[in-house]
Amino acid sequence: MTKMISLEEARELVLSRVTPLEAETVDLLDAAGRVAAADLKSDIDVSPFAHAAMDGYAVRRCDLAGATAESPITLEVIDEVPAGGVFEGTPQAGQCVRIMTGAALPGCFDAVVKYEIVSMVEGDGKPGGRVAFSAQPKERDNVREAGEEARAGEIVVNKGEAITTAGVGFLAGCGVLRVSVYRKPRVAIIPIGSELVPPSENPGPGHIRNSNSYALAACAKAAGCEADMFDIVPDDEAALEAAVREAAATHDFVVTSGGASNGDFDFIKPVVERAGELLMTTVNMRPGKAQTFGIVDGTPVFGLPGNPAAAYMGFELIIRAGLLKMQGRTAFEHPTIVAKLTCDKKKKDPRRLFMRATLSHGESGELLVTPAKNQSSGLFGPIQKTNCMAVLPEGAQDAHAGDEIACVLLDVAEGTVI
Ligand SMILES: Nc1nc2c(c(=O)[nH]1)N[C@H]1C(S)=C(S)[C@@H](COP(=O)(O)OP(=O)(O)OC[C@H]3O[C@@H](n4cnc5c(N)ncnc54)[C@H](O)[C@@H]3O)O[C@H]1N2
Ligand code: MOO
Repeated sequence: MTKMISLEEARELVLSRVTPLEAETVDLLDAAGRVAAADLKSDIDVSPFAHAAMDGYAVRRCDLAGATAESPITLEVIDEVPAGGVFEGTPQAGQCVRIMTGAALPGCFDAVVKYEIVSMVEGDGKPGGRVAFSAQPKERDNVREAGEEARAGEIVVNKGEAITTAGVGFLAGCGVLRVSVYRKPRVAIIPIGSELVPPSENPGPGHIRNSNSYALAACAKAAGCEADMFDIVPDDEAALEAAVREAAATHDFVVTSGGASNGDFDFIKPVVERAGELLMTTVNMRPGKAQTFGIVDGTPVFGLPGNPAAAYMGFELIIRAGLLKMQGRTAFEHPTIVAKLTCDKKKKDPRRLFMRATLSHGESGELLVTPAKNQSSGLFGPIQKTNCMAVLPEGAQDAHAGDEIACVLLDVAEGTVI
């Protein structure tokens, strides 16, 4: 139960204990970033009709057979079709229609020739004039076909597909204005510690501001969830148990910070054990060794360590995967790239080390990574000022300038190909 497990095992454990939440229906504009909980179909062909892709002339190719620069063929312009208009006439041989981008291509024509390569022979190219063509266009040249993007009744977004901002436009064209998506998890954030005061207060002697709740609520929101920040709970076992039970009864996922280690006032482990099922206590990572996970009243409860960087890493590398799965997502691995370390790095602690670090390009374009000077797990600042987590694997071996090491990109969506 108290065995130290790997980060991968911890993530798998959390993933094994959560499932996608039920579906809800939202307005299309609120669907970006959500995962479709049902197949979504188009109600019409998109585009509904073949139309011009260029401003120019709708022609019948047979009228222009043999046209060359030396012996162009002249056609009579009999009408003009703007976007939104419909041409209902019947052209005779040797006639064409001036047409605008987006206008429906009358069925009698089979290509569009853009203005730029047409010469005026009589008039200004508008109806009543005559224009010359110096080549025969290809079949369906500059024509966007009906149903090119979707067919009426076709599934355009599959169940399980994440909807992007462009996807919102795609669905609008398909007439899908209400969308079935997986519900957002409601996450309770409980700060534990008798030393904590709300950030609105000036801390007195021995006190500090509760900054973890804000970072963790921001992480929960960035992971697509709703976050509720609970009041500060002092280091009191009964008070913590009451808060955890209340949160578990009213939320989909409970996150606490602090009181996760083995100090005299660290109570999250005994509380989870007594109130439910304790599944994990320690992960082989730094920062973030003391990570508690269990189930209370059917709800996942995750006890993060109090140290800010340790809490943040536990959330981003373990909890976030569970919250994404609850929203129907299937990619959980943060993208990683390899970069050259710019300095030597001593490593005494055998835990896998996540160094707050900055990626940059060297003079010849190679990727370099420079760890922040201060690697204390008690600080948020170095995370704000850097752009990746450079990883030194388990073991006590030092790293040296020039070594190629993996860098985890926490700000890039899981599943991104880089
Ligand atoms: N004897 C040992 N002591 C510690 C060990 C150990 O292995 N043996 N592990 C250290 C490591 S690593 C970590 S991480 C911490 C985890 O401790 P807790 O989860 O019990 O955290 P606390 O003691 O409650 O707090 C640690 C630190 O973080 C500050 N804190 C707590 N909550 C907040 C908050 N909401 N906002 C900002 N800062 C917070 C707290 O004041 C402490 O300074 O244990 C080590 N000790
Ligand atoms: O679990 Mo701790 O983060 O190494 O300070």
